[in-house]
Amino acid sequence: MAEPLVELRGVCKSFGNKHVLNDVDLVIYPQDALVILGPSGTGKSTILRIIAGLLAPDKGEVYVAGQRRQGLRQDGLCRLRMSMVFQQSALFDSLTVAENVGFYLYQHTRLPEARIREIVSEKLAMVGLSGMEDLYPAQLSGGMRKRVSFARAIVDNPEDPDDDPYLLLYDEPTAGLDPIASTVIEDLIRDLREKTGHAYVVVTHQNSTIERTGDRLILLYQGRICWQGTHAEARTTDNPYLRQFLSGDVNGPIRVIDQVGTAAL
Ligand SMILES: Nc1ncnc2c1ncn2[C@@H]1O[C@H](COP(=O)(O)OP(=O)(O)OP(=O)(O)O)[C@@H](O)[C@H]1O
Repeated sequence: MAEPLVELRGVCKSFGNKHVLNDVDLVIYPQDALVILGPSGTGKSTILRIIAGLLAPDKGEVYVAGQRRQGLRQDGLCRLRMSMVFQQSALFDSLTVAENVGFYLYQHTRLPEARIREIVSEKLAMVGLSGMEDLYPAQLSGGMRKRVSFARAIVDNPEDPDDDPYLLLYDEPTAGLDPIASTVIEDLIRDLREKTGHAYVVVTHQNSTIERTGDRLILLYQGRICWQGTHAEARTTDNPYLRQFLSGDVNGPIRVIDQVGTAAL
């Protein structure tokens, strides 16, 4: 089997006295299309941030391209490129679409302006936003802003001799989008993988996104992995957590949170 891109071993994370992740083991392989699903507040984004190296675990180990990561991510020290697409797109409002997408190249390379514009236009074309270079984020719909953030995530320096594999991390990529805009984004996640061959991890609790973007599924509940498998296995499993989560039933082992935030009995 191929060397894992990322491996978490026995990862635990708490915020204050709240235990968010409990002894999580997780492996991400090259070309994985992995979806981490689970109810709100169960630690999905926290896992993604630990994979990205934006948060360090309290306990446990993180291996990236076979090397143990100490502390947080340090760019340039690792053979695996990773980009995170944040839930709120995280664009700079005062910069144009082109400046947002090309931000990394403007900051970290000596490529001439014209070359950066060319790369940016190529990435915008890949996400279906040709001709939007000079608009500002406020002039775009939520779905378009999402696509700009995808274009930014896949920007790389073509003159860098390193041809490392890379991993895209999507945090709730379809949150707040209508069903049609969600489909466009889900198709795009697949399509970008076809074009670039990268692996990805999607964190979501939306059924269509689980269905359309995941080859491998992991169910997280209260900071633990309760189930993992394929769609075919999900359809026939008798795991009570997964069955309840996918059916949306209020009865089952997943505790339902009521409107004032306390667990219903
Ligand atoms: N920086 C932080 N400081 C304190 N608490 C945090 C922090 N980040 C996350 N938490 C808490 O950790 C728990 C898990 O959060 P996380 O965002 O990982 O869940 P999630 O499964 O991604 O939820 P959602 O689907 O609603 O985005 C939540 O109770 C959250 O309030």
